[in-house]
Amino acid sequence: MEKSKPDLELGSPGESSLGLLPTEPPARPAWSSKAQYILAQVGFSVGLGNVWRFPYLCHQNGGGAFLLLYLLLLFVIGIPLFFLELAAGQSIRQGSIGVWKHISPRLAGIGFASCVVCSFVALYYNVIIAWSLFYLGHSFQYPLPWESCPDAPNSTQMEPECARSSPTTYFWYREALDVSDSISEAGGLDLTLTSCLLGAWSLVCMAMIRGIKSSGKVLYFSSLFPYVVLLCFLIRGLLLDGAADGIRVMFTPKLSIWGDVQVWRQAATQVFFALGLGFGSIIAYSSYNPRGNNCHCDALLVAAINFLTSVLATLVVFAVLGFRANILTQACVGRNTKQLSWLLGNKSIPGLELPVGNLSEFSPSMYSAWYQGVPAGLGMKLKDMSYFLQGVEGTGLAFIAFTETMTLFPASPFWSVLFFFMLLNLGLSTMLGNMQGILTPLMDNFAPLRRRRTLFTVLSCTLGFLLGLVFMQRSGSYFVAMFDDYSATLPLVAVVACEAVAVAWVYGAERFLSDIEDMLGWRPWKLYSYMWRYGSVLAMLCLLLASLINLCLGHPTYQAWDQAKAAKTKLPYPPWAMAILVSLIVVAVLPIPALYLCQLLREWLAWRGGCPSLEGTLPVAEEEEEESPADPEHSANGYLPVQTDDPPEGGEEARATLLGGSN
Ligand SMILES: O=C(O)[C@@H]1CCCCN1
Ligand code: NA
Repeated sequence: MEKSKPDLELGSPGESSLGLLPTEPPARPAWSSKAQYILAQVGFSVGLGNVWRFPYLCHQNGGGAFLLLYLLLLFVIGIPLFFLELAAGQSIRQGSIGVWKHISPRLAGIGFASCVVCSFVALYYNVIIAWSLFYLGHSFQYPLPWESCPDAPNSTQMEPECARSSPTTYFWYREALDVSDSISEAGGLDLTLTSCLLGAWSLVCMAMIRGIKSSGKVLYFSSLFPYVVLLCFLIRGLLLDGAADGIRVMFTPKLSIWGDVQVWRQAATQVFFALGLGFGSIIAYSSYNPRGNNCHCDALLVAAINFLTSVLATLVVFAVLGFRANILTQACVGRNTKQLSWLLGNKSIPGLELPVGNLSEFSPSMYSAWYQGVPAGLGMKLKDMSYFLQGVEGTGLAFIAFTETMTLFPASPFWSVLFFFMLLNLGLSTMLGNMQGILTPLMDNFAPLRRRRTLFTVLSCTLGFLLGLVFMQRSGSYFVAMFDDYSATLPLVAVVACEAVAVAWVYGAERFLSDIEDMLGWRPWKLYSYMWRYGSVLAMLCLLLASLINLCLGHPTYQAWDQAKAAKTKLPYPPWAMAILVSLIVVAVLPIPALYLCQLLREWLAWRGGCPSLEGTLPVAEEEEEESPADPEHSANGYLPVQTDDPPEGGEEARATLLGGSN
């Protein structure tokens, strides 16, 4: 076997040995400052989910009451598990695969499952970045291309699909995606979008090329810029008519949701998704820390920043949507009064009189007041505000509702550029975390990859781009929705549940606390031990059950765009798509039981190892692919010949304590 060289190209020895124990090899790269590290964690965890999922979940599920529920779950499962991941990465100094393998070789599958989940998310996340690039590229013009409907070909009439929906809706579905009518119609690749995807992966690749040394620098900008934009939008939004109403409607608490299991499930899943628990990225990032770093403080800080960002984004989104609702209501009043004048001009309706005053200046509240005295059955009652605020999330929020509202701002291209540049940065910083969550564990575990870091990074990005082509078909956005709905929900819960059980019960919560005490010099609150052992584990199991039930009971559907009707329709997934959907979940979760059984088999064989007649007939070929040739567990089990020329990068001390009782 080739002797491995230390990775000198990453981090000078002086830097990486900063704060480390002298026994540790000086090879592992390190953050150049604490600020960089915190920005990386914040950049990863704060993402599109904070902007387009959290506000929606809040509004759909009881406003202020959901906020409280989310906070509760953040304290019960979010922070303890976040702290757990941070501490594990920092003390073991390995990516997710290495960490769980250290806790127990039987649990290596948790790390692989993390990598798979992370890859799925990375794949579709970069597609969203590509869409943002596309919109950013189209924002530098006045008027914006989604401000009005184009003419139909060979006619002076408006394009009918656009006339029936709206200019922004049309631009999204037809000009940007050129979406097909269902997931079954692939429709070929879209070249413009594909070049945007290529651009997105090139950005990621360039930022990742030198590992955390280069991505750390990008993150200074990428993690902070979204806050500048969110604040600009907040100020702009609060000055708009209707903003206050939007925010009031949003935060009005409906306490009844506390009784709904599905709301709890959604809140908890959002806690995981927002913090990035179970992705392996938190572990990867913290594995580049000096051992003495106060990771408890970090956990509280990053969780708090993440939560406050979600609240900030909610304020922005609902201020802007409130303004939009106001405009839509006003338009409704205009239409209704026009129709009323026409009605009364043709025949008189007993009991109905036109309101007094200038009809064109009628405000929604004046209209509603007048409507109280109108005989029933006219069907012209105004919808209240929450009707117009409903159901806007995900791409529908960013690329349709928000985009539409920005065209009404003075200097609309400026706001448009700001907004899509923010989306780009939000996504990019999260993507970098995702990539680190995939590359770090693989490189830590497989020595050959570690030796060709740069090549491996470039190849991974290329592979990511090639797989991403699936999303660049005309049916691609349906696949994005599928990945978003299924790949990072149930598997994530399963992974995190296993993590909690692994540390609390397999390794031992008290023992883990003692390791942290060794590391930090003080013992974290005993509360964490209870949380890990009972609170979080119990919550996780309930959650897992709720998610499973939800998955089995519901008939999975997706929102398709019907070109002829120019409207969204709900379609069931065809059987082959169901197969993909199920395999997304299975592939992500499978490594956990598979590698568990593998290791059991291996241990059993090692136990039988005294019997030489079995040698040579053992079915080990299949497993070898998963294990590094220099894997310490092999030698510990007396399995493969001991290879000491390539020490894994973990601290020997951590290895000694963490491996202790696992075999
Ligand atoms: O909320 C988000 O958008 C991200 C997704 C990836 C993990 C961290 N949070
Ligand atoms: Na981000």
